[in-house]
Amino acid sequence: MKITVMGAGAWGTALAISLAEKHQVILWGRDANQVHAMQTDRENTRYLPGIAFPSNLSIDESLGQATQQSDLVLVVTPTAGLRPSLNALVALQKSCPVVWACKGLEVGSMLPPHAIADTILPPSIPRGVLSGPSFAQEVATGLPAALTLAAEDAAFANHTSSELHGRKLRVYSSTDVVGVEIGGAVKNVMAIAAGVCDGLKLGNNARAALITRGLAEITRLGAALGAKAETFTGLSGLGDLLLTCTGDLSRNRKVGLLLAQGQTLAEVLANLGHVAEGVNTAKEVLRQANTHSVDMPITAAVCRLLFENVSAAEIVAELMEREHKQEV
Ligand SMILES: NC(=O)C1=CN([C@@H]2O[C@H](COP(=O)(O)OP(=O)(O)OC[C@H]3O[C@@H](n4cnc5c(N)ncnc54)[C@H](O)[C@@H]3O)[C@@H](O)[C@H]2O)C=CC1
Ligand SMILES: O=C(CO)COP(=O)(O)O
Repeated sequence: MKITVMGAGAWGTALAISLAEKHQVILWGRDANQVHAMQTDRENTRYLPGIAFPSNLSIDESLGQATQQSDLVLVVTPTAGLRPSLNALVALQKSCPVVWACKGLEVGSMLPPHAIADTILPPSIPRGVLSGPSFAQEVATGLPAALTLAAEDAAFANHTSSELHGRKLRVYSSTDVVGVEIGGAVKNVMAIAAGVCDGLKLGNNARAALITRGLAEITRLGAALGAKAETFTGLSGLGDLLLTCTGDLSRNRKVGLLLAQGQTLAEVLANLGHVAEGVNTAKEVLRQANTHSVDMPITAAVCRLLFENVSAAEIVAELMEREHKQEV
């Protein structure tokens, strides 16, 4: 298969390296200087330093050239880059299948990725989402990982997941696009909360409670949006939630840790060097929750911490003082 990866950040580069084991892969980046540096250095020194590119991975700054005769385009930008990326593909009159790997809701529209794609791509273009527990650094160095590829068209999901499936990266298929996207988007908000919990040294019990109640929030929102409940105990749900809430490679968890240590959001973001999707997505998740009358107290607390100047200690106190209730 010839695969074009759009987006040369940590995850686009890691997927390109991993998939090049089995496929011809072209990595496209929007920054010409970065593309030239990657062509010379044969590594992505900005986003994934120290990991050499395999020989059948090429890098291109021209999207037209990078997508010529592609069998599949993977869009691996932050959620904010999905709309412009899809518009660029449509402008080039590309008709090959498109799969995105962004984990968030669009700022302003509250839309999950598939709904953005549906406003842009012609209906004839097969499409899907790739998500699951997968730190870029680990995938790029060939450590084992498992992902889910979801598409409404089950045949497309089965075929594409089996093509991407490899010895190191297992790719399962699903038809629950909404569930897979909501799991991937909201776990980032929960990871900020888990970072706060650990930054304040609240202990293992508190973090386990947070993850469990976070999963309940994610599942409630997903159900209201039409997802299947069982998707949230799968790779793109509990799997990614556990990874991101507990793994120190998570950028979202790091945001929470640093806020709990007293840094301002502006300071944290200025030094992060990567996107932390939970920061942009938190408000949109809360708006979706309010639209569908879904109770999401942890998400609401994260929004107050990020945007209302309420301290980490105060939001924890607020959560602990909520009224007594039944678990389910
Ligand atoms: N890093 C990871 O371990 C994983 C990240 N993801 C998701 O993948 C997405 C991308 O994340 P990362 O690569 O880690 O981010 P990153 O911060 O490492 O890099 C972002 C890249 O996207 C590019 N970009 C931003 N807007 C763009 C646009 N409009 N057009 C083209 N390129 C654009 C930037 O130039 C940069 O190269 C996010 O939604 C993230 O949640 C998913 C799984 C794992
Ligand atoms: O989505 C991820 C792992 O599956 C990466 O999480 P962070 O964006 O928090 O680093």
